[in-house]
Amino acid sequence: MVSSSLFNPSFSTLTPKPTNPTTNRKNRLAPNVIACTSSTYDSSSPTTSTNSHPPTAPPANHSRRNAEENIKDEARRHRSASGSDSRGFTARYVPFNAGFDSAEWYSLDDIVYRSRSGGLLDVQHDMEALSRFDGAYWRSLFDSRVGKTAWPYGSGVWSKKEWVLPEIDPDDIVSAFEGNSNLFWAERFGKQYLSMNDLWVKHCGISHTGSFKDLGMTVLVSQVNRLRKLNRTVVGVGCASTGDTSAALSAYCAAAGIPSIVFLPANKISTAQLVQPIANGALVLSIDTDFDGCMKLIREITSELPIYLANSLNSLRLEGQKTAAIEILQQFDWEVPDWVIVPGGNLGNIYAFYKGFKLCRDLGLVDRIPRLVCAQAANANPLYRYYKSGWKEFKAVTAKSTFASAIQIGDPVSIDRAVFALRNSEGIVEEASEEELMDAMAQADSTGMFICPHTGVALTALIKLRRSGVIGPTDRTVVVSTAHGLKFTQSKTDYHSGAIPGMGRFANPPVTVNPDFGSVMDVLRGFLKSDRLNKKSL
Ligand SMILES: Cc1ncc(COP(=O)(O)O)c(C=O)c1O
Ligand SMILES: N[C@@H](CCOP(=O)(O)O)C(=O)O
Repeated sequence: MVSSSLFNPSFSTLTPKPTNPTTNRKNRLAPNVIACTSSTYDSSSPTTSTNSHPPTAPPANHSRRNAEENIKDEARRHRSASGSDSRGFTARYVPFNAGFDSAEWYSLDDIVYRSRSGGLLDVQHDMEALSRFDGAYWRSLFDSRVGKTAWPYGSGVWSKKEWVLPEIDPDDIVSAFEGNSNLFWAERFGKQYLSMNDLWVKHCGISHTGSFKDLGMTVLVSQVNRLRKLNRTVVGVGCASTGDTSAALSAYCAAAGIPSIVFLPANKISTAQLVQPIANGALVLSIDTDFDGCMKLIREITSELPIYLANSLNSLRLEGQKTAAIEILQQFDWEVPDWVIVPGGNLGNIYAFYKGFKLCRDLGLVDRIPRLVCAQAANANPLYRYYKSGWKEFKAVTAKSTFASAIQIGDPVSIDRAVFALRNSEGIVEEASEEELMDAMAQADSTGMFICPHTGVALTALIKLRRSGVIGPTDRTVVVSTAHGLKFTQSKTDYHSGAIPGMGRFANPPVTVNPDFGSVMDVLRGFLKSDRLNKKSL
């Protein structure tokens, strides 16, 4: 038997709130007594008390699960032993910018993507219930779940289940244990190119399907799984995509045995991205239009057929994506970075980051939020133009072709969410030309990364803001890397081989050499005399 203390929540040992948030890295307080006994397992059935106990260490030796039991069975057994479900925490759809108590609201089991007035929706949590627990409690609970395989908390998303979909039965969750992506200290890139010493890259693309979309898709597909078990008519799940949403949707649907349908703009996504839904068995429609055209079509189709919409217009997705922000704070031991830079396209993610940071501040895990920067490709820059107009006039654009193909979007569905996030975080919008984003990608790769062009867009924003002095040399800055570089090898190959006219400042083409000793020696002698060898180490 597994020791019950590992599984049973110890809500009875809560301290009264509030405690001091320990979040300003320049002025960090000594960690105060952790207010609860960490439990990896279900944290539901809270009962508040004013007793304060020091944390107890988890038992050193756990007995193994018995052979017939899988991790879901194990989690179920412990839930039934502790009698716990998700009592107390709840969430609902409300019109964007309305509170939990809004007169217009919908259950998360409703199939609804727009408010009555046609505006965006948002998932709102019952903050009163969540704030019965103080920041120290939540920090401790989330920290206790990292690096484990307990279902479903082994996922970086579901380790924050109470803040995501509190009421879903863990048995309905479809998860690849996504999240928990590495936060890379970009030491050499920071020093060499930016004179920065505290630059970090959050590698959200080092993930199950190679992009941050997994974080949102686990939530959306889990909810669809639940709806289908409730006998709701959902015959499949559909999305329009520039490549990453479709990859994530098809993988999670395939894992759950749910049909998926993806609308892709013909010849506008990378081969690696195209093959993902094909391999995962989705119905792939290659449509002779751009992403905005596909988006329009999928909205029409999903209002006509019982196909569930998986784009970020569906606010469920953002509940998963916001956990990347919480994870960044957690990885910094709940210290708040100064800046977070996110590449933007359909603009759900910038709002998801804002939401995650704000929730941490509102619930007392930290005492402030970082300044957000949204970075766009100059060829697809409606947000940038809007920002530059002083938020006066939004005009959709026809997005031009860009190497950052996943953000080739001219009419972003989450424009209002993005503006809200930026206005409330002293945010900035920057843009990157094709040459700038490709050069930034090559520079980053030359320091040991292997990033996607969209991360090149975000790095360009950083380079510009450093140059203008807006971001200082010691500012703790996080660049969000949104997809894996291996999905974009064609553009890297073209850059390095000189196939892109007018580009290649940092190209490193392979040297073709005859297969004999003399020829190889000639090349190496030249190399040994070159500047490349005299580059300083760190
Ligand atoms: C790799 C990549 N980066 C950035 C983005 C932008 O995210 P969002 O559409 O949420 O702004 C997307 C998708 O749009 C993407 O696929
Ligand atoms: N880059 C996205 C575009 C669609 O964004 P979504 O977040 O609204 O699904 C993609 O990969 O398809």
